[in-house]
This record gives sequence, C-alpha cells and structure tokens, in this order.
Amino acid sequence: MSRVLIADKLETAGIELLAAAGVEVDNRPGLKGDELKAAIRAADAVICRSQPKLTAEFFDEPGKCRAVARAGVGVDNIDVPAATRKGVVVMNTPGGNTVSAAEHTIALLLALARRIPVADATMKAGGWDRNKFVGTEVAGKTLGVVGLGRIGREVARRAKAMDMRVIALDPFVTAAKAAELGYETAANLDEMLPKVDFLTLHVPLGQDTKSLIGARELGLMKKTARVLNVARGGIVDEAALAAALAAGTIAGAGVDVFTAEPIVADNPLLKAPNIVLTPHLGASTLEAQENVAIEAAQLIADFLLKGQVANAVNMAAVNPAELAQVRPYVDLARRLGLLQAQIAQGAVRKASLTYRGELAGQKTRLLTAAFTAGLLEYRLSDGVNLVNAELLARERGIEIAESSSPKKGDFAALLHTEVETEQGTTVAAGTLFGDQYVRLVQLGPFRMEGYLDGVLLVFRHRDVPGLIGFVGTIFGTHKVNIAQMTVGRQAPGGEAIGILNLDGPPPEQAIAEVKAHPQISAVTVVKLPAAGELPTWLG
Ligand SMILES: NC(=O)C1=CN([C@@H]2O[C@H](COP(=O)(O)OP(=O)(O)OC[C@H]3O[C@@H](n4cnc5c(N)ncnc54)[C@H](O)[C@@H]3O)[C@@H](O)[C@H]2O)C=CC1
Ligand SMILES: O=C(O)CCC(=O)C(=O)O
Repeated sequence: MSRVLIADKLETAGIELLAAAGVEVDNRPGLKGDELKAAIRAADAVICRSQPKLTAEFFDEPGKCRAVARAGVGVDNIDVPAATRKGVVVMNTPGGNTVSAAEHTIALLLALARRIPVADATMKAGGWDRNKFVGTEVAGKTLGVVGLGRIGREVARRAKAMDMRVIALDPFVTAAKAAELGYETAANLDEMLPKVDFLTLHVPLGQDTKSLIGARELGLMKKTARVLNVARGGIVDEAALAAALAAGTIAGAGVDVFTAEPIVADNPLLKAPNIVLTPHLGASTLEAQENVAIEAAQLIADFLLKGQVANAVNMAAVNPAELAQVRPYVDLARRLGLLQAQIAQGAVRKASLTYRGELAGQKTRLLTAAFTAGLLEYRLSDGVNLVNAELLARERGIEIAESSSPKKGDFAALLHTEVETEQGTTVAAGTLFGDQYVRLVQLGPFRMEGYLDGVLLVFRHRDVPGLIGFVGTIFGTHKVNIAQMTVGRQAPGGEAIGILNLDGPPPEQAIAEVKAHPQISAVTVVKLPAAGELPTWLG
C-alpha cells in the first residue's frame, strides 16, 4: 500500500480522498528536522503547503519518496533542483487559490485606502475620531500590477470593476493582449512606478524578483502611493519599505507575506507606520483550502496509482492514456540510450535525437528524457529517471538536442540517435515492429534488424565466408547459447557488423578467441534489460 505524508495542515477533504483511493495517510503536520526527514523517507509521496521548508538536505536520501505535491502555487519552500536531481517529481495546484489571493489583495487595498484597521483599533480602545481617518477613493486611481498571471489578472479585473486605471507589467503579456483586457502596459518598472497610486505584486519569488522593489524603486513612486505584497516575502525589500513608510515617502503598505514566516520579532515592518499586516492569509479561505487539498490529493493519488504526472514543475506532463500509447517507444528510447552508453568511446559531449515519421507528432520530450536516462543510468549510481535525466546530463556538460521530421523513410516511425564523444560519433536507430516489438534497425552505417534485449555481442568484421560459423563454433564450445543473430553490411565483401543475442554473458576466453580472428576488428559486449523488462519509473 502506498503511503503519503501530510506535512502541513490540509483540509480533511484531501485526506478523505486519499483514504478512499486506498492510500495510507501519515497525517503529521508540523514535523521538523530529523523527524520530518524520517517521515519523508518512509513515504511514497508528500503533500505540503508553505510551512515546511523542504531544503536540499531532505532530498539527499529521499528513501521511497517519489513525489511532492504543494497544495498551493508557490514552490519556493521546496528545493526543486535538489528534488529533480534525486528524481522526485514536484507538483503544485495552481488555480485553486487564485480567487482567494486576489480577493485578499483587494481587501488590503481597500483597508489601506479607507484606513479600516487603524480606525477599528482606535474605536475598540475607546476612541471616536471622524477627522483623523480620512481616506482616499480608489475609483479613478491607477493600479500598477506587476505579474499579470492568474492572480494578477483577477486583481486587475476587480480593480477595473472599481473604476481603477490598470497598468500591467509582465514579460508574457503583450501590449495588444493587455489592451484587449482594458489595461495599459509599461515597458519596465521605472516607467510604471511614477504613475501609480497603488502597486501590487503577483510574481513568483526567484532570483529575478528578489528585492524587485527596493529603496531605489520606492523612491520613484509618488509620496501618496501605497504598496501591496500578497505574493512572497522578499519581493519587496522589507527594510527599504519600512524606511520609506517611516520617512513618509510612501503613504502606506499592505503585506501578507514575509521573508521569514512566522514573522520574526525584529522584522522592521512590525513597527512601520501606515501598514496593514496579515499572517500569510492570501489563500486562507474555506474554498481555497478545500480546492487545493482536493487537487493535491488527486495529483498524488493519480501519480501513485496510475503513474499520471500533472502540474509538475520539474517534468513534462504524463497521463496514463498517453503513457500507454508511447510506453513501447519510451522503452525503445531508453534501450537505445543504454546501447549508446556501451558502444560510445570516451566522454559524451552531445546526444542528438531525430524523431521521424509518425514519431514526429508524439511526446518527444518524454522519449528524449527516456533516452537520456538510458544513456546515464549505465554509469551513474544515483537513480536516474524521467524527472532528473536531462538535468543530470546538463550538469555533466552533455548537450541533448532533438528534432523531428514527419517524413516517412523505410519505417513508419523511427528514432535515430547520434552520440558525440571526444573520440567520434556513434549512430543507432530503432523502431517498433507490430507497434510493440523493439528493434534495432541501424548501427553505425549498417542497416539490420536486431533485438535490443539481453546480452549482445557486437563485432565489426570484413564480410568474408565462414566467419559467422567461426564465431558460432566458439560460443558453442563455451556452451553459450546464441538466441538471435543479425548481420549488417554495406556491400558484399566489405565492412560489416554482426550482433549475437546470447543467453548469458560470454566468458572472457570466448571474447578473446573471437577477437583473434584476423577479419574481426572490434568486439563489444552490451548488456540490456530482458525483453519486456521495464525500469521502475516506467513499469
Ligand atoms: N499570499 C498567498 O497566500 C498566495 C501567494 N501566492 C503567490 O503569488 C504568486 C503568483 O501566483 P499566480 O498568479 O498563480 O502565478 P502565475 O504563474 O499565474 O503568474 C505569475 C506571473 O508573473 C510574471 N512574472 C514573472 N517574473 C516577472 C517579472 N520580473 N516582472 C513582471 N512579471 C513577471 C509571469 O510572466 C506570470 O505571468 C505565486 O508565485 C505565489 O508566490 C499564490 C497564492 C496564494
Ligand atoms: O498554503 C497557503 O496557505 C499559502 C498559499 C500560497 O502562498 C501559495 O499557494 O503560493
């Protein structure tokens, strides 16, 4: 039975979904340090929100754990590269809390504009002051939206409904698209900031967006402007914002997210004037929490029970129907990778894959990942799989290139691979016969019809009479059965290649005897999985 660790507070609807799917639930929110590590290792998958910081050390030895689902959007509390390196899929649930985060932004905007929190606190302390808390209308004011993704769009739409003018900034939103939605655009922050009365940020936290709004940017804004951050702590520099509020060069701020959460006592925002703070409540509605809990639980159940991958931030989506359709080709691609790893001499620099005929329209990224996994798994001790193969190749300086050509040649579908090393280039191409039988149809310049399973003895030779009999006799003498045999040649009497599929590993002595033949120039033993034997990540 698969086991799922719930490492954060999760709505019961998600937990019930997992239990109903027949998954064992280890519901222990709040675990930390070694306890959390042990619980992750013992689970097949983990569900979390933003609380646990799943840093690289949690993925050093992930044990059984193959997937993490974030019940929410931001995955900045998960070291995704570290998870990827260990082959752990990281998925999130974008969309489930979009409306809640947008509504919370609007709530902060209005609370700031009308000074509601401070008026409320004053009244509860016995005061009644109708002059001190004069606010500002938002209608007719300009809202700058940085990041016009899911949440940014919902905020902008609501702002428009309140008659605000919206200026958007997002590298993926063209001026034409923004105009269609009724918004203006700015070329960059410097152009936008002097124009806005309210600024709201809806970008993920990353290297480009850390301290996106610092002292210089705040200095470009009107003294009457207000800043909202419902995205991530650190996108607005906390010390710079606190200083600008204290100096009165910014009129107000609404902040939901902080560099350290829970907020630390010396966070300068706690003492800043004209600021409304909420403890990361953007997604804290019944609706959002139910949505993300159900979505995260469904993602994990589908992953564990059906092999489906959706919403992954570190691999291409795979659904069971698509996987079933391409599974034999994924198997072919991995076997070609394993073959190339054993015949290529020297350090691999580049692998180029060409998908021909019907394969051109398939999930080629998946097949390329499978080929790369085969190419690497022969040499790497770490578990290589579809998730981490391309990253592991990149880390080793191996370039992986793919191209497609729908033109059919001799085969309806063909996967042609070339591996370039410091010593030369090796070519291997394969196809499926009858949509399921994996076949090698080209090795180097030679055409053939070979099997890609078990132990292969590959020998380069001159095409002379009696040579095949010579090799056959050697293996007969050493009591190694030959299951299959194929020969490829360019012209009679010229250079040729032979491949024997042996029922077991050939003894060293037999190989030495084969090599001794004057017309045999090279012998390589290649070990491949048995026919139908799939890696765990494909089984
Ligand atoms: N406070 C809370 O409880 C919540 C916070 N969030 C935060 O909100 C963020 C945004 O969420 P979504 O809208 O769902 O993400 P999204 O991926 O739909 O949108 C992000 C947008 O930011 C844009 N972007 C990235 N870098 C940019 C830059 N330097 N300048 C301008 N635009 C840039 C992207 O092109 C994209 O359109 C999440 O990453 C998460 O950190 C999300 C949900 C709840
Ligand atoms: O889980 C939460 O409450 C936080 C939501 C959030 O920040 C996100 O989805 O990125």
